[in-house]
Amino acid sequence: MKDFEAKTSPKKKMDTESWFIECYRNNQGHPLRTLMHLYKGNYHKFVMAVICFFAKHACVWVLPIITANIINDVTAHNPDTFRNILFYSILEAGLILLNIPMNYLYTSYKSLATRYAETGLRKALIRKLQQLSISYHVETQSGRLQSKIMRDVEAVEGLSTQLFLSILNIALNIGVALVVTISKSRIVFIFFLLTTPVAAITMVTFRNIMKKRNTEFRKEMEETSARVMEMVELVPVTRAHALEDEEVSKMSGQLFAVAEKGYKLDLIQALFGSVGWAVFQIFQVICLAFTGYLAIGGKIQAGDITLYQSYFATVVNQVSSIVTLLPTIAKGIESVNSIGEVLLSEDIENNEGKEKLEQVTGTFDFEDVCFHYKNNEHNVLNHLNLHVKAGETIALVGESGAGKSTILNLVIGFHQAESGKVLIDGKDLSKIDLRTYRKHLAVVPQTSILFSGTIRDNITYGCENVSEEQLQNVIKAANLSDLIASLPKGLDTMVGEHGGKLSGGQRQRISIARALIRDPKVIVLDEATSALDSISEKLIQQALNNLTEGRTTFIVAHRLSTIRDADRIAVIADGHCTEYGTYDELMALKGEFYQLKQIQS
Ligand SMILES: Nc1ncnc2c1ncn2[C@@H]1O[C@H](COP(=O)(O)OP(=O)(O)OP(=O)(O)O)[C@@H](O)[C@H]1O
Repeated sequence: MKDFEAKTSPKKKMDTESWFIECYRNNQGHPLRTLMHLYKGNYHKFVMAVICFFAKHACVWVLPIITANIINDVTAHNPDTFRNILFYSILEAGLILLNIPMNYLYTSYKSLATRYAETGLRKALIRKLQQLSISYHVETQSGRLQSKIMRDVEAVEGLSTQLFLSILNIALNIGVALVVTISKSRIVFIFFLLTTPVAAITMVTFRNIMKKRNTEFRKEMEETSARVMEMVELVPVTRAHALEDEEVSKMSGQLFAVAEKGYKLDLIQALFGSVGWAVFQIFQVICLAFTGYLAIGGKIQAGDITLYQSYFATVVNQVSSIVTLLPTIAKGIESVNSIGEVLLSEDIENNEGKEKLEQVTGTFDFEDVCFHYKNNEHNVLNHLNLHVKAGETIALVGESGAGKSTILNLVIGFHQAESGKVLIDGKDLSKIDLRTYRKHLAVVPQTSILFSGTIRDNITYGCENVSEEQLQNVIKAANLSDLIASLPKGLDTMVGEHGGKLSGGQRQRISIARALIRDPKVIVLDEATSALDSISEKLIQQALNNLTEGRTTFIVAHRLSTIRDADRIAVIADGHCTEYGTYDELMALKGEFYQLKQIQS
């Protein structure tokens, strides 16, 4: 791994990610220039790849010349024919054997250069995704980002290979054929120039018609596969409603539609495939007739007929390949731009040069805070004022959409106040390096986010050097001891994708353990709304009590028991705090909280 990085590194002063972002910034709007820049420091690998390509391909270019020379020698009764045949055979055999190491070296140089750019781009994208603001992630579909990292980068790699190597390969093939031809016969060269474009365009036209039909067929197949997936997922519903026959007849219609498209595709391929082949062969025959005629007239030697036949086929095939490559090139250019959209996005969390927090006590002040989301003019928070003492648990209550989660996001630093200030220990959160502040913060989200791995991995996520004793204490405090003891592999049990092998309550307790192990000063807790049975609720409540003890805790509370235990309750309505006090104080007030409580009861 290190070895690969060393071989492929651009050896720039900055790190790979910044280097790629610079490439994009300096060449904004010029995809091809950007592409060239991405390979800076690796050009010599492409040069070496070209040299190796030349050497590996030499046997193919030389064979027609050798064949022509041998025929010429035989027909001219040259006394040295035997010696020449021996020499040519050894030469060609040597060139053929040279193909093996040269192909290896060619692939190695090409791959080192292109794979480096591919990996570097992916790494730059991944780092950028980690820097982009939470609003950016909320607004951008994760599928689109994934596609940029995987498919767009692959398309860029495809573009590089096509531009640097396939085009070069084609140019070399055509170049060698034309140079040899012009050096031997001008008239054949002119014949090539006149006939090649016609032959290539005719072949490509037929190929494109077939490709269009192929795409239509592929789309129909994709549609069928999506419908089959949907049908399989729906089986329980279908069975429950006795709709099996309807489903079978619906699917059978789709299957026959695919069969019909497939049949038409076969016919079109049979027709246009043979027409394309015939056009190519007819041009070959024309070339044969033309060069044969020249040979009769003594303008070229008889053996050269085979040479021109072979080169003519090469030139026509290579010219038509250029046209075939165009869509891949267009797709690659589009992907260079698509990656740029992410790499150049300015919507990032900026922590550079800001004050680093070493210690956190946990006092919070919201001073006249206003906030609205980018895509929504309406102020979600409207002159919010709130004071939270260190170590206090504050429950945020209010109607759905009142802005409770938004307050939590401001505490985490995901969003910044538009006007007013959010202060931590008297310091403005917008002037603090949030990465240092978050080392003292733990978040337990409403839906516990677990990743596929063991329970141990999920609890110790991001924490190094956790002792077994610490881990056991946390497990106990999070009420996980019984669960872990009941599992054959204990802490090393795999939780499945997104923790799918565990219940909602168990996932939440693992989230609490993950928060506990960080020993944070501030806790942000968006309580799960899902109905839990009373045993689960009790287990979680105990775990929460252990978690919040002695730490400043913001809870969006849904359970009555949590509200009861909180030090203070803040009622949020119209974007600000309308009531604030202990449970008993607010109940006695008989205001909004009292009303909410009555509705819930
Ligand atoms: N990313 C977003 N973009 C635009 N508007 C948003 C966004 N997130 C939330 N809102 C809006 O902001 C308002 C407050 O939302 P918030 O999630 O803070 O409410 P809440 O009190 O936590 O609600 P709930 O109890 O239902 O979770 C709502 O009107 C919501 O539609």
